[in-house]
Amino acid sequence: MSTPILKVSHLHFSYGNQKVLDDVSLSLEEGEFLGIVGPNGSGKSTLMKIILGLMPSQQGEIDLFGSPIAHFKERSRIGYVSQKANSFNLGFPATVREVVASGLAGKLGLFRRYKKSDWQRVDEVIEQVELSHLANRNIGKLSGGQQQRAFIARALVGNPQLLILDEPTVGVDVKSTTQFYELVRFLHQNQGLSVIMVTHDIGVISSYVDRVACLNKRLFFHGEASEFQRRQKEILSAAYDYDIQLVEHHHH
Ligand SMILES: Nc1ncnc2c1ncn2[C@@H]1O[C@H](COP(=O)(O)OP(=O)(O)OP(=O)(O)O)[C@@H](O)[C@H]1O
Repeated sequence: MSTPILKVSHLHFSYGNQKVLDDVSLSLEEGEFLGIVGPNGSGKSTLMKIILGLMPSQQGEIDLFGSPIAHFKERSRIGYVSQKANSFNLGFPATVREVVASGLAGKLGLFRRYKKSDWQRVDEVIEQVELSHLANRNIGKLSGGQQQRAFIARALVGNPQLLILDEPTVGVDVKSTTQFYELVRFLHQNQGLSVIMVTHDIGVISSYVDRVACLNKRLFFHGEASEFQRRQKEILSAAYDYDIQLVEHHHH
């Protein structure tokens, strides 16, 4: 088997004395679509932030594209749409085109100017997410679903190999959510993009992803989507009851 794109081994993380990640190990193969589910506050965003290098890991190992995270410098190989993207400051006076172009800033460096080919790439991804007709509109004047597609375009503009989506469909209606999943599936299947998507849509997730990880501080499941679907009830009740057990322990 080839080197996984991401390998997390025995990761632990605490905020102060609150343990949020407990001995988490998982991997992502090239071209794989992984869905991460788990209750509120189960450490999903924390795990994503550590993988993205936005927060230092405390204990355990992370390899990205075969390099230890401390030595990994090619940030542009990873595209990220954060949970906060949909609470983006809607008063911010930027058009869809400008927001998408900002996704190239890291790759180009602060003082390099955009070339014609950069703007061509910007327009190409805008077309891919079907927002060409709104390219010059202020981002604040788009629907939630359209904004999500603009943020995915911003994440894609630098041609990443790995796309990380943290609850991309929160506050977006069912029709737009389905459209969003279809877009991610298209990128995954037709462009070979590796994807990690954190989501609360447990019901639909297993029909889109290859593998599922179920997290509540520790991993309760990491395996094929079909197996997750088959054992869903058992896995989820174990993961979602974990907090209750913890509370009871504290009580004694
Ligand atoms: N910066 C922080 N400082 C202290 N505690 C934090 C911080 N960020 C998150 N937490 C806490 O750590 C726990 C895990 O949070 P995290 O955001 O990783 O969970 P999550 O699974 O993404 O939750 P949700 O599904 O609600 O978004 C929560 O109890 C949260 O309150």
